[in-house]
Amino acid sequence: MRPWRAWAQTFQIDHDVLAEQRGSLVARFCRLGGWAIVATGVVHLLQGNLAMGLLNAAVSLLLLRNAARLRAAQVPLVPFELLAMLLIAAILTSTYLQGMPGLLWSYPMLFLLFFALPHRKALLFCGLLVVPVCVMAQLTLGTGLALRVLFSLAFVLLMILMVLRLIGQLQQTLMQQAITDPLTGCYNRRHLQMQLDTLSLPAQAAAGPGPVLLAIDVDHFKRINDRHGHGRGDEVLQDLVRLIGTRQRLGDLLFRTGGEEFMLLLPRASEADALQVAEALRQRVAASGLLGAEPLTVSIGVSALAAVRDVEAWLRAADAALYEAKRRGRDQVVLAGAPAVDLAA
Ligand SMILES: Nc1nc2c(ncn2[C@@H]2O[C@H](COP(=O)(O)OP(=O)(O)OP(=O)(O)O)[C@@H](O)[C@H]2O)c(=O)[nH]1
Repeated sequence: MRPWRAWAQTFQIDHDVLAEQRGSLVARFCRLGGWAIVATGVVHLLQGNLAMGLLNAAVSLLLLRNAARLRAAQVPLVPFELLAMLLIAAILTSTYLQGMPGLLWSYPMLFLLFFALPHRKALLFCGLLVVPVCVMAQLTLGTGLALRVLFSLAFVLLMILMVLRLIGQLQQTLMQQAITDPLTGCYNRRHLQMQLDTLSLPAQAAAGPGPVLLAIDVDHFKRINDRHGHGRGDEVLQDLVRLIGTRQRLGDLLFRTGGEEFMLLLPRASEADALQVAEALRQRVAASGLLGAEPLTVSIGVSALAAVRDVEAWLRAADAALYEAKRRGRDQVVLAGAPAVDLAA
């Protein structure tokens, strides 16, 4: 990768990293701004400037009311976009009239924009702030100072983008950790639940065959632990996940749902395809020689969503098929609700 591209990526934001916190962030900004303006209003009143004092009082009331409504998860009186436009207009007017004292507010305003608005909108508002502020700085303060203002605003902007990118990366790392089984690296039960929660049954039915669940359980795993130690047991689980990984098609998802229990979700497979996959997997494990001469086998229950009414029933059916496979003597595949058939034959 070219060096400038790597450098540019340091500031690239892939997704709206603060989306979930935005409501509470805007509420806090409004509360902070509201109380700050109360203070400046009091100063105006003490200086005998009644008009400015009343204006400040009205704005602070508006901001505090906005904050209260946002905290109560209600629609704000004034959307933040409109507030941002008013604030930018105030900064520009103040910069035009007073020069530096007004211009200084554009620095916190940049933070406000990028933390309170989605990224693209923030960039747009940032342009609406920075370009005219620099023009006004040039008019009121001269070219030298205007250039300094431009560079320092650009510097602040880059720092904000770096911080937001870092927050995004931390979020992704945490998310990955939250859905990954640390021993085997496959997904965990929480992620299975998240996947199942997003399933829409009518949409699935309309989209064609699938999904199908394979409930996979290592046979006599306790014996493996007892004979070879817990550490070797862990290695067997890791090897098994690698082995399943070599059979997975793009889009298939593997979850570790218990000690030696896994669920393989085949989103676009027919029942017949899934039975073939399960049987091939069973045979592969049996022939893997992962425990040397000692046999290593798995039992697998197969259940298609189309065959049941809801997701809970689907999970229960896959589990029931797995326990049926165990009951029939292990090292075999059982289709939920089907009579015993010798798939290996
Ligand atoms: N090494 C290792 N063992 C685990 C882990 N989690 C659970 N186990 C062990 O897995 C074993 C599961 O035993 P059982 O539920 O009796 O099942 P099984 O011996 O496989 O017997 P069947 O499932 O009936 O074939 C227990 O001994 C657990 O201690 C783990 O992360 N690592």
